[in-house]
Amino acid sequence: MMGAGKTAVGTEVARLLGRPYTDSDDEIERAANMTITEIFARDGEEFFRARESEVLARILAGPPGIVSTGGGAWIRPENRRIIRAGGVSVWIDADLETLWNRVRLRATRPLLMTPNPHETLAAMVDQRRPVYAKADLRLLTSDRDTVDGTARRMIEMLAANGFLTKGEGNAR
Ligand SMILES: Nc1ncnc2c1ncn2[C@@H]1O[C@H](COP(=O)(O)OP(=O)(O)OP(=O)(O)O)[C@@H](O)[C@H]1O
Ligand SMILES: O=C(O)C1=C[C@@H](O)[C@@H](O)[C@H](O)C1
Ligand SMILES: [Mg+2]
Repeated sequence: MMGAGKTAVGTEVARLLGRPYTDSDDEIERAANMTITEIFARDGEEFFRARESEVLARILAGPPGIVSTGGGAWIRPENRRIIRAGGVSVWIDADLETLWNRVRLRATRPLLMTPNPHETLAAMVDQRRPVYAKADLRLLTSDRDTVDGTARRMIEMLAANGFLTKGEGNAR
C-alpha cells in the first residue's frame, strides 16, 4: 500500500544484503521520462497499469535482487503470477493512520488527489487488504518503527523462511 515503506525499506534491505535494487515506479518513470503523476494525467491509470506489468515482467526475468513494486501492482492477478513465478512476495502491512502520516506530506500519488484523500486511502486499504494478504510473507509495521529496524526485521523474516542464501541472514 502507498506509504507502507516498499521503497524506503526495500532500498535498505538491498543495501544490507548487497543485492541489486529496483523500484518499479522508478523504472516506469525512467522509461516514460515522466513522473507517475504526469503519466496518470496524460495517459490514465489503465495505461500506467499496462506499463507496470511490462516493467515487472522485465525486472523479474533479470538477476535476483530486491524489487519494490508500486502500491497497486499486487492487485492485478497478472502481476501476482509474474511475481510468484520469479520471487518471494512480502506484504509490508501498516495501519491506516501510519500510512496516512507518511503519504499526507507529499503530493506524488495521483490516486490520492481527491477532495478527501484520507477517506480515499481508507477505502483503498479496506478494498485491497484481502488481496495483499495473498503475499507469501507479511511484515507488520507501525509508526514506532524506523526504516532501518523494519529492513532488519524483513531480512530476519526472509532468512527464517529459507529465502536467503547462507550468510545473508547475518547481514549488518
Ligand atoms: N518503516 C518505516 N519507518 C519510518 N518511516 C518510514 C518507514 N517506511 C517508510 N517510511 C517513510 O514513509 C514515507 C513513504 O515511504 P515509501 O515511499 O517507502 O512508501 P511506498 O510503500 O514505496 O509507497 P508507494 O506505493 O507510493 O511507492 C517515506 O518518507 C519513508 O521514509
Ligand atoms: O497504490 C497505488 O495504486 C499506487 C502506488 C504508487 O506506488 C504508484 O505506483 C501509483 O501512485 C499507484
Ligand atoms: Mg514506492
